Amino acid sequence: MTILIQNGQVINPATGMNEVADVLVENGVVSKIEKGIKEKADRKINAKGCFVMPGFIDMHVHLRDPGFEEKETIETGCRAAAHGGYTTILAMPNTKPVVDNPDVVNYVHNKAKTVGLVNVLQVGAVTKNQEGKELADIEGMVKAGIPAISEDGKSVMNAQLYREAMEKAAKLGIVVLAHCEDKNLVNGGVMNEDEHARELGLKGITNSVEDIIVARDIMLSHDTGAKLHLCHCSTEDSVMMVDLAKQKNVKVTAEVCPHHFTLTSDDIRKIAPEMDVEKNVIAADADADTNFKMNPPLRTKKDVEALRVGLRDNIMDVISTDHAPHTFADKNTSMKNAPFGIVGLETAACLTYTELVLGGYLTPMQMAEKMSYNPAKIVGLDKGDIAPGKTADIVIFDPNETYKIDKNKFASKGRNTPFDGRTVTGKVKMTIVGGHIVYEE
Ligand SMILES: NC(=O)N[C@@H](CC(=O)O)C(=O)O
Ligand SMILES: [Zn+2]
Repeated sequence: MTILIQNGQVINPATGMNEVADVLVENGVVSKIEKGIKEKADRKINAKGCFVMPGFIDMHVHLRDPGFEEKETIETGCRAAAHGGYTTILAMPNTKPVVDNPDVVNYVHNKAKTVGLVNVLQVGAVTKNQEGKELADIEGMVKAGIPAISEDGKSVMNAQLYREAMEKAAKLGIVVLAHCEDKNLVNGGVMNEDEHARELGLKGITNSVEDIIVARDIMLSHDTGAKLHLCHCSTEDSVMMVDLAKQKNVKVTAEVCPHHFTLTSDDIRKIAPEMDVEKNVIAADADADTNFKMNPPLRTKKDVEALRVGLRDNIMDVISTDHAPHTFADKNTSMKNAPFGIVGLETAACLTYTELVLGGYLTPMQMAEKMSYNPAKIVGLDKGDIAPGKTADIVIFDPNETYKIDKNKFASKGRNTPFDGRTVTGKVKMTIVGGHIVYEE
């Protein structure tokens, strides 16, 4: 099948291209980018006024399969990804069983191939069963195709063990995706430690819960030479430390999630409106809207501004979603008892465009860098580039459309978003993976 995408604004960081042109896709590959391509095609797409960018790459997704298929499956997660403009996603290993050996890696990769929507790359756990005691079969999982290891959901609190994992990662040429959270310092906290937490009568999580492990992991990367990528950074001082580490040539990169650059802890509502109105089954112990509960928590205005400036100044490299679906039943309880996490695959592009591009922090080119080109470079993938000869993983994004986010339109099983009903600008119109249209509005 040949596809001709006409008159879109082609934005491709790898080549610096940013101009109106046609894109011809043949046999799964971009064969030509020029003005006024005359070739016949099976499908012609009018992309006038739209951005044509390399398909987004999400370095942080929880697909929940195996083990938590009531929250998400590989199929619904991949549909959500395609709907969000993603062509490649990295799946975190905190499933049941934990992805700590090649068999589970193969299970996910095979299932994702059968689903056949977006590219799924499984990430391997750092320790067996994520228990923090003994290293997982990292070599075996690398042979099975993992591009990275991560203990996401928690930190490996034993620094010596983590150092050994980093030495292995450095030797094997894979990246370490670090969830930074000092387990003991959390001390039962459920939201940011601030005035609003005191008003709600909820236990707080300090910035140092994150910052202490960010500092430690940077030191370990410095000592071992391992490639370290800091997941879901939420604090002002994380940005400062990434900046310092880069100045010292430590191999560190960092990501920010849309909720952390969009919302503050003050946005946490007393109660989710739909829990009253739609379902009329509000939990007896509900004390605040648990769709605002995620890890790390929403921080203060000062942190949000530091994250935005960090992205603008290219200290922060990546925008990832930390897509963390949970069921309504999981979330319909108190802040203390609800699990951490919100969905993100289907709201990341519009929030990035609205908050950061229209907000004056990022150019559209930087948006493409942080959502596609940089993730590809960090993970070491021959992706994130739509120059002629490259695989046709493409997103067509309309930056003109303004609408309200509607969680009922999500392809994900998860509806746990704090953004339902929020007005945003920018919509994914089409997602193409390897020359196949996997989502079309
Ligand atoms: N971010 C979250 O709040 N939750 C994630 C785990 C994680 O990414 O740390 C999850 O698996 O639910
Ligand atoms: Zn995490």
